[in-house]
Amino acid sequence: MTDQAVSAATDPEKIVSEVKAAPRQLQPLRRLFPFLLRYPLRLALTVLFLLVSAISSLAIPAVLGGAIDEGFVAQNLDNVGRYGWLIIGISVIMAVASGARFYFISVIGERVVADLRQAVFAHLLQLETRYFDTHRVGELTSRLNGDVTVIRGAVGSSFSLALRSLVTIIGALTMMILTSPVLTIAVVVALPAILFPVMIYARRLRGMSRRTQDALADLSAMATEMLGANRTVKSFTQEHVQAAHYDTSSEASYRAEVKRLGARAFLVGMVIFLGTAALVGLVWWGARAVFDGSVTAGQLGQFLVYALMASGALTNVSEVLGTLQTVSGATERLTEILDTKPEIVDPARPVALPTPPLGTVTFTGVNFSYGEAGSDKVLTNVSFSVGKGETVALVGPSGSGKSTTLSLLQRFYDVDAGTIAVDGVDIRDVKLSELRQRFAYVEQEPIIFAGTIADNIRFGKPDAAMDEVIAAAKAALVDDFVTDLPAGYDTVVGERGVMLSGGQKQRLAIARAILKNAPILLLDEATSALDAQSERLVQLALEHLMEGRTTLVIAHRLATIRDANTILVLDGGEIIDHGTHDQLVAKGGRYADLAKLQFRTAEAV
Ligand SMILES: Nc1ncnc2c1ncn2[C@@H]1O[C@H](COP(=O)(O)OP(=O)(O)OP(=O)(O)O)[C@@H](O)[C@H]1O
Repeated sequence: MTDQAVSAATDPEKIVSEVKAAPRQLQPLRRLFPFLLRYPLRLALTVLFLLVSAISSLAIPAVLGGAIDEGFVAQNLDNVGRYGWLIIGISVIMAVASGARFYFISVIGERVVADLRQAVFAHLLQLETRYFDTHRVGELTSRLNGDVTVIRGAVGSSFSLALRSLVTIIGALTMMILTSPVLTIAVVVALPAILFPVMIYARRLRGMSRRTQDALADLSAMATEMLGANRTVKSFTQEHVQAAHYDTSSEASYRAEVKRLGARAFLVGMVIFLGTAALVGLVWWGARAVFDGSVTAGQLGQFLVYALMASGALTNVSEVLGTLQTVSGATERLTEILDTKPEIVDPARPVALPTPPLGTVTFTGVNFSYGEAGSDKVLTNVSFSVGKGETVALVGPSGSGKSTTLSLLQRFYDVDAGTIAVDGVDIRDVKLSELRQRFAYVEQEPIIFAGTIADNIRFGKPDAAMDEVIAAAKAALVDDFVTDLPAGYDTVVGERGVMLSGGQKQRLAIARAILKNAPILLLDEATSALDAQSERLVQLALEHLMEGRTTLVIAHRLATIRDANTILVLDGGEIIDHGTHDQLVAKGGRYADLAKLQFRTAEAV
């Protein structure tokens, strides 16, 4: 027992407050009920089989009592045989009911876990970008896996065990009262002595399990991050350092778990000891009662079996309470996700965007900051408009707000002041899905999903026919390298497309955008230099993609900038200048400096 546990068990004030707090600690479990209640028939069958198995097991000691009095004590072998057959009959019912109970509760457990996992995943995808800015993805996946698995174990077995034990305790106590009220009183007096410490201790365990789950989630987040960044880790020769960090966290998690296990072992041991001690007292009392003739030997035997059943069930309850504390912690963490309301949602009365699309974009007096409105402004009074089919390039130093502008247009965040309109409609008045259908977004570092090349191209239009996929691939100059691959479009690319080169990945992302066929193209040009041949292919693919589309591009390539209708020069979140490349260069202002710096190499080529 740890020092804290000793003080918890001996500090009366603490005991009172913890006992008061105990019921609240299991409250998160209530959130699982709606998931359970979705399956009333299976639930009813589970309860039915549970009752049948519990009642049949409770019947056995009564029959045993009869066998002792009318068979053994009366020395009547026929009666022993008769009671024996009766017990066999009851155990057949008990066996069938127990099997069926196990089956139904396990199936419900699996069902609830699947539903919960799906609900959490779907909800996570609904949450806005800001949520992911402040939560580690590894931690979220740990919740989705670890916490859900903890709950699976509980719903599948602990709930069943808890219910069965409760029914057994109630049934055994009833039978004990019917058998001998005097002996029952002795047991009932001893009962709080067992229950009280259990309740106090169970609360302690809950806090511990939340801590171990948190430690595990941290560990999982760390592994996800480092394995994902394995090239960076290798390149900076940080394998040993990162492995050592992981070891430290892993050891911390191990220690937290050992501490919890110790506390739990103590709880189980405590209940077993208290239960056995109570039983010994009971046998002593019982022997006196038999000697003075107030109960028969059969009744005492029967009573003892019931008392054993009750104490066994009580032990189970203590174990289950420990488990339920863990489950409660896990449920709490998952419901925290489910309770997080997305801030960016569809408007109550959405306005339809015009069809066919116009493809225009207007920013009017947009202010934005990532923190509280007004703090650390990232964009200040940004106004510009892009006409149908025009190309507008955003240029400016790092951190000037270029990516933020594209994020705001897709409503990943809401503006603090001003308006953004697409086709003349304020984007806050449009259904999110309808708004985002209007954009094809090519990121600076395109994400390639685990799956086939065809699946990757189809990402925005999963029902696209193969010839559409191939047409998009041809336009994006993907077709050439794909046909050289052994499985062609069915070639599986790794989690991050590790098999593909940088240029190939970019062209694959361009094919995806071509297939989506949205009227407005949002392009974050890659800054990383590609070799001349690759660069030319990407440029050609982009030209195909930009054909007939309104384009907003964060430009790093001279070719893109030269061809842009307008260049917006951003600095510190403000548009400090705009015009064509030639106009801006002629002006000789900030853009001219920037262009000189940025395109020195390109122009030299
Ligand atoms: N998710 C975020 N949370 C908080 N601050 C952010 C976030 N994303 C960007 N910022 C900050 O907002 C400012 C503008 O960033 P933004 O990414 O828009 O600049 P950028 O012009 O696209 O830069 P780069 O060319 O380097 O990509 C920067 O100061 C950056 O630190």
